Amino acid sequence: MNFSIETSGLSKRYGSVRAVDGIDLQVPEGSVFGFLGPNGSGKTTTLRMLLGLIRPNRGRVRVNGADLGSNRYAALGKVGAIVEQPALYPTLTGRQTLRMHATLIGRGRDEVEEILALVGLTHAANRKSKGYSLGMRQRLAIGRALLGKPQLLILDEPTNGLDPSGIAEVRELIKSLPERTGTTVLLSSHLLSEVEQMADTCALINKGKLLFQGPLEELKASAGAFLIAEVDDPTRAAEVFTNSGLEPNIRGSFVEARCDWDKKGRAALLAALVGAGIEVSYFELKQPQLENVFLELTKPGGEG
Ligand SMILES: Nc1ncnc2c1ncn2[C@@H]1O[C@H](COP(=O)(O)OP(=O)(O)OP(=O)(O)O)[C@@H](O)[C@H]1O
Repeated sequence: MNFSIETSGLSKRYGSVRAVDGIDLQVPEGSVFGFLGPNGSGKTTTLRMLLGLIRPNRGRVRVNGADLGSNRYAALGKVGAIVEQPALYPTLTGRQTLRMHATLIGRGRDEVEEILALVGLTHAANRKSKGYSLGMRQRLAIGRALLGKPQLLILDEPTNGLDPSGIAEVRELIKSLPERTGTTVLLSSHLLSEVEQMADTCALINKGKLLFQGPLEELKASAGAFLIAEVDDPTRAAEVFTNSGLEPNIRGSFVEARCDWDKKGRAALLAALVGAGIEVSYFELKQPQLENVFLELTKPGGEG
């Protein structure tokens, strides 16, 4: 497998604070990679080191196959990023914004039109960005970062502060990028629920240390999803759960159990409950929250 980003032992201290502490990150080419961690865990510091904005105290970074320390131009030549709040000129139109940046980096007007279409702003290209919704502004900022056709796009909390429709727009755009443009996307977030809607692979960082790296499904499985049913006869329902191989707990009218089954398995359990004459008023697979994942990974005997 080829990696867009590879770090080894990457570390950064601020005084006595180990902001990033020996991170070995591997971001597969062509992935949408979620970099997860609570506030203050070291995400931004890591992203800034990947972009050469701050120097690590220790460790190495390879970006797009080139060593950042010794071959900065090759490493960062095909990288787009938004790590600070994207500053847009409010009085420029979307098209003018992109054209100005294209001129600065030596790209043509055709590419500006391509990007406008890619980020879904062709229809609004002649409107000033101050009249854009937050989601449109973020898409314009992403469009600007995509000028120059980067192989890698790095986004720090790209949906933070957006309203629900803005979040949905930006999410769809990010998800579509590897297939439409071949760009690998690394995005940071403190929300597992957000990352799971965009990313296929992820890393989890806490207090500067990497707790997990790999397929998102694996991370979720390590915390365990919960199947919850509300029923008229919890005792009998619990028997059905047990007979199906689960280990249920009863809480009032709810029966719940850890469960990593796919849709088919869950449908079979529901059918078994109904078949046993049990009235089911609620049936849901509750996905783990980031907090639970942390608890699971940091508990004694866990991976952390
Ligand atoms: N310039 C700095 N000087 C001193 N300490 C810093 C500096 N930048 C970050 N830190 C500290 O390093 C740690 C990691 O911060 P960082 O901003 O990387 O976390 P983060 O995961 O991006 O959090 P957030 O989502 O809140 O930005 C924190 O304890 C923070 O206070």
